[in-house]
Amino acid sequence: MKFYAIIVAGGSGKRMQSAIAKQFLLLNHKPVMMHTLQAFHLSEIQPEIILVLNKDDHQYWKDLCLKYHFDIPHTLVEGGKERFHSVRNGLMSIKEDGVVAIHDAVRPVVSHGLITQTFKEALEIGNAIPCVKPSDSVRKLQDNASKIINRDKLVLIQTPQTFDLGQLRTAYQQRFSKKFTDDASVVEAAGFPINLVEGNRNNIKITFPEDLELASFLLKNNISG
Ligand SMILES: Nc1ccn([C@@H]2O[C@H](COP(=O)(O)OP(=O)(O)OP(=O)(O)O)[C@@H](O)[C@H]2O)c(=O)n1
Ligand SMILES: C[C@](O)(CO)[C@H](O)COP(=O)(O)O
Repeated sequence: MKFYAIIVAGGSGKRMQSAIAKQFLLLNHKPVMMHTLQAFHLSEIQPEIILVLNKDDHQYWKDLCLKYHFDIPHTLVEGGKERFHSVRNGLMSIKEDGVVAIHDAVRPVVSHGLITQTFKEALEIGNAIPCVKPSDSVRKLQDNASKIINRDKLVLIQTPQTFDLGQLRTAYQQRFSKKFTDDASVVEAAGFPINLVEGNRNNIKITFPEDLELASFLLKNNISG
């Protein structure tokens, strides 16, 4: 059985409002996404890694790899307009069957345990999508007012989202829709049932500046998500 990880790093990080895209920002002395690739490389599964990056950033990344003596093997693939297109480009670079994890480059604190668990479940059931329960109350905005929502019926979705390759290939033949905010939504729209597994609250997605401080603390203290 072949195992792959597609790490998507083709975004521009608008919400971070930094001069360089957040996946390149320094986190405990090395770029954010080096931590992410390292988590997959050091996991029990040791998947073949495909890194999806905007074409314009390929040389910059290669220079960073030299500067930081980063030698984890990976294949570079060109990013796309939306996350959907970046994942599809990564997927098209895989020619064999097997199991593939799709992971945000900006979730560098992901644990080896969660990576391994999603591969094992996807191998058995077809896919594995990590989630956590919301701990805050949730309201839906309606016109100029808002309404409480029953949070017991909600979960927050993370990556790695891990799939049988045949299932993911079928799903990614669909045309892009704005509703596709992650890979589970693409696979679900193609008619496959979604298998939720327990994620980890520390598996944060670096989105805003304060997330970088939290990620730094977690990594320094060997607390992974
Ligand atoms: N066209 C895109 C858009 C996003 N991503 C990746 O998808 C992951 C999750 O996206 P997000 O956190 O939204 O990143 P950005 O799109 O860069 O951030 P923002 O929405 O703030 O602009 C990130 O690793 C990002 O690099 C990608 O590969 N290709
Ligand atoms: C894939 C994802 O991280 C799952 O929570 C999320 O949907 C990405 O959303 P973004 O708006 O691209 O950050």
